[in-house]
Amino acid sequence: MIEASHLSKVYGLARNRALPLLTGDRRHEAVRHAGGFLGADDVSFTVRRGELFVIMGLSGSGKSTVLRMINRLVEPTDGRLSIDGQDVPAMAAGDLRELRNRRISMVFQHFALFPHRTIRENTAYGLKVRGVPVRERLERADWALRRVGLGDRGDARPDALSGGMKQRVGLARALATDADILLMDEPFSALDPLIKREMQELLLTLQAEDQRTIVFVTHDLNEAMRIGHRIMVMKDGRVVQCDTGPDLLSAPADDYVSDFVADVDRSRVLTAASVLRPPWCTTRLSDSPGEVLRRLEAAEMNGVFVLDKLDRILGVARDDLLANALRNGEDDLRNCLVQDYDTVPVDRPLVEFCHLAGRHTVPIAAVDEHGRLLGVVPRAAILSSLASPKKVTAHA
Ligand SMILES: Nc1ncnc2c1ncn2[C@@H]1O[C@H](COP(=O)(O)OP(=O)(O)OP(=O)(O)O)[C@@H](O)[C@H]1O
Repeated sequence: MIEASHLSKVYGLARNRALPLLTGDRRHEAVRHAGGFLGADDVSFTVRRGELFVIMGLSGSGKSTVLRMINRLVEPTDGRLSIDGQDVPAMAAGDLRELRNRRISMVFQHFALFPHRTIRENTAYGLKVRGVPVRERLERADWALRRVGLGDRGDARPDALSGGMKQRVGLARALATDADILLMDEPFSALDPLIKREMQELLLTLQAEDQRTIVFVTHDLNEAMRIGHRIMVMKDGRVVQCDTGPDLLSAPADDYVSDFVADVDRSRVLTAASVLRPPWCTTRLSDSPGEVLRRLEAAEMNGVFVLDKLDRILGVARDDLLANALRNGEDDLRNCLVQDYDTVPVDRPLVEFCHLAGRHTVPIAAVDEHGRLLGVVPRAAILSSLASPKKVTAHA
């Protein structure tokens, strides 16, 4: 949906002076020497529709610059940017206004609420700017306030709200519009940890309901890991890596990312999917006994996954009992399933099920939302994934 390729931003120099400086390897120095600053350097990424895409990095790494180039609050010096195929840098003033007013809403860390207006009026403000009639905009404001848990505070004035509540109003203001893209610049960084957590949960719930496309800037890695479908890590204006949280943990692109993620609680970020292995021997109730026995002979196992016709996992059968059971038919097969066998949804964090690993000799099965077997999670895979990977350079 949003596609950026080779975006660069030079602050402090006219475009025609800046462009020739962007070609060489020493462009940061060249730009600085000419009196400018390279805030974003050759940045490429794609944000999918309905994705919660996080831009993460330390202060000054270029996160806000990149975010603001999406709606041209910061004009790119070089590169291409399109939204649904529309060339954003080439947009004329009218189209750009339309894009900013209708399709994109922004939420900031600090945003001003009008002190003399009610929370409802503040929430409706974006719609007023868009020319929505008064009754409709107040109705939409009430709807948005209910969604962020402030349904009963519409008549209050901003000074009656806590910091967390004000940030909810910021979110409500963005929701009240039907913008399908939200650009969020460190919206929760000024909040206390508990309130911050609540707001992250709220954002995830709203996102799951509305499927808006969200680009979210943060310098907080744990926040990025908690909410981001994918995370783009930036350093000195450049993209260092763009991946899912679990992929950043298990395959950091360089030592910078590896140091960055070293303190993350891996058991909360990695899921069953991160450590999945192909299932070993499976059988269906309908399989011929001879065929299954041949498969069993070919491999050494403690058990066999028994699936129904739709690939849903019925359980694990002990292989010594399985041979007879297969000959005797379905009822016998069901009787030889190991009782209390554990399965977990494939997106479940390790922290929530690693205690099960010690319970059976058979690995835990990971299943999709229909109970179909996707793979197995062996004990050894859980343990090795929880250890931090070695430095990238140490592998070389
Ligand atoms: N208008 C400007 N003029 C000159 N330099 C700027 C301007 N805006 C940003 N910069 C510089 O560009 C670099 C990237 O800034 P940016 O605000 O994008 O970083 P950031 O990662 O969002 O940082 P923070 O988390 O501190 O907001 C910084 O070094 C900053 O000082």
